[in-house]
Amino acid sequence: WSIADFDIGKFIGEGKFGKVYLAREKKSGYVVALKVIFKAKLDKYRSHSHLRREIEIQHGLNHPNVLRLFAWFHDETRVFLVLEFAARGELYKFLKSLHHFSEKRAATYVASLAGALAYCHEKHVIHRDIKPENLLLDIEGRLKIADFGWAVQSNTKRHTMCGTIDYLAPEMVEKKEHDYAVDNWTLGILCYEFLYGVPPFEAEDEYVTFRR
Ligand SMILES: CC(C)CCNC(=O)Cn1cc(-c2ccc3c(-c4nc5ccccc5[nH]4)n[nH]c3c2)cn1
Repeated sequence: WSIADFDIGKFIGEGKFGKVYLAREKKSGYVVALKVIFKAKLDKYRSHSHLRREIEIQHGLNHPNVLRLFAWFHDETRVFLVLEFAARGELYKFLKSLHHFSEKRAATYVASLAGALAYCHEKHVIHRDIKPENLLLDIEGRLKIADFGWAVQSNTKRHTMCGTIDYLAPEMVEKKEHDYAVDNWTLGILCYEFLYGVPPFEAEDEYVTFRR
């Protein structure tokens, strides 16, 4: 593939390493989310191996509730990721617009997440950074786990501190060994947030959240 195979549409999002655009593959007319990452930025953050790991992880995953990475390619200055387009955008914005979800809707999303996490864990992939901003909704309203920015291929214990404070499992807060169970903790936090509109340990001060 090359960038010449795609018509680039509107800007739809921005991550640490790059911008995401709506795009259409010219021959098939298939609509995708095209993520453009500048190699200079990868050099600056020395993240080439991180990106390679993410690509290997996500390209190996194929589940209805995990956002697909269809392909990737690069030119002299950029790496391009051809990602599944989720037409209804961020679940987070949907949650904020409704303040909280009904029990039925929350249960549907938790069931989808549980299935996706069980699938990832069977393949020894721990996501470690599941939060509403990383959850997208496709045209049918189906939940898709998107960012694998912190995922690791691991069936051993991990020590790296990562993830957003509100969704962090205690063993990660205390920098103890952690394994796939950290994603299950996050599922409980998200279930609470889907039903109440805010995560259970949210506080003005991050230290208070740590204590709670
Ligand atoms: C290195 C690689 C394997 C990691 C793969 N994962 C990512 O790059 C994580 N990522 C996904 C995205 C992303 C962001 C937004 C969208 C969207 C989307 N659809 C929208 C509809 C309305 C408003 C905003 C929307 N964003 N669809 N697919 C996306 C995909 C950005 N980063």
